[in-house]
Amino acid sequence: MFGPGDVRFFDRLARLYGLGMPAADRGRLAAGLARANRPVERVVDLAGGTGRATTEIDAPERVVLDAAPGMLRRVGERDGDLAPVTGDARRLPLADASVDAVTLVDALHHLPNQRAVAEEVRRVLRPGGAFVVVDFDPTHPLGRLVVLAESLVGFDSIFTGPDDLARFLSRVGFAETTVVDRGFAYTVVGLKGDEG
Ligand SMILES: C[S@@+](CC[C@H](N)C(=O)[O-])C[C@H]1O[C@@H](n2cnc3c(N)ncnc32)[C@H](O)[C@@H]1O
Repeated sequence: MFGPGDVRFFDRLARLYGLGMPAADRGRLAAGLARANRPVERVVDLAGGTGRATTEIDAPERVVLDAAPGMLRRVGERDGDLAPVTGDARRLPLADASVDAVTLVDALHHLPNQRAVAEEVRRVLRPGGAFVVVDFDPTHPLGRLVVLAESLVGFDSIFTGPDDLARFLSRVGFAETTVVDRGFAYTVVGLKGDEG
């Protein structure tokens, strides 16, 4: 129903997600990134939209990657230090083993073919790099409301909750997976092993 070009829709959604939560997102992202098994210099915020969550990340190089150029045009207004990159999460325009961490905030269920996305993330991560996923938890009463509302406009989550996502990341080849945080939103981290 909605594609990556629906700038106004996603912008409103992102603003809604951001309502009173920037500090919470900052904490979740910091806790997730702290699990990386290497220094976190270069972070790619996947499906980062207008950079709402990217700006809460503490790292020297922060890339906002999104399929919608209209969303990315707003990134510079928000934070001049963020680097916007247009690209599809299923075919990342990034070299193998070129990134220390990939974040995906409130967007997992917006992406088609989550297996392809997870495999791509693993490809671009350096050994010990972290895939940090923050999303609404369908097992939490408030999270369930958001997930239900989103499913009504066509975004269905294929994961029943953070444990299911952690198992999925293990199956895709992440060496170590951890549920870092639960609640209205959860944080799940998958680490790329040293063997790639
Ligand atoms: C809910 S919004 C952005 C959320 C953003 N991470 C935040 O927290 O503000 C979901 C984003 O997914 C992007 N998107 C959808 N399909 C995509 C794809 N195949 N590759 C990359 N981005 C995609 C949309 O353009 C949109 O910006």
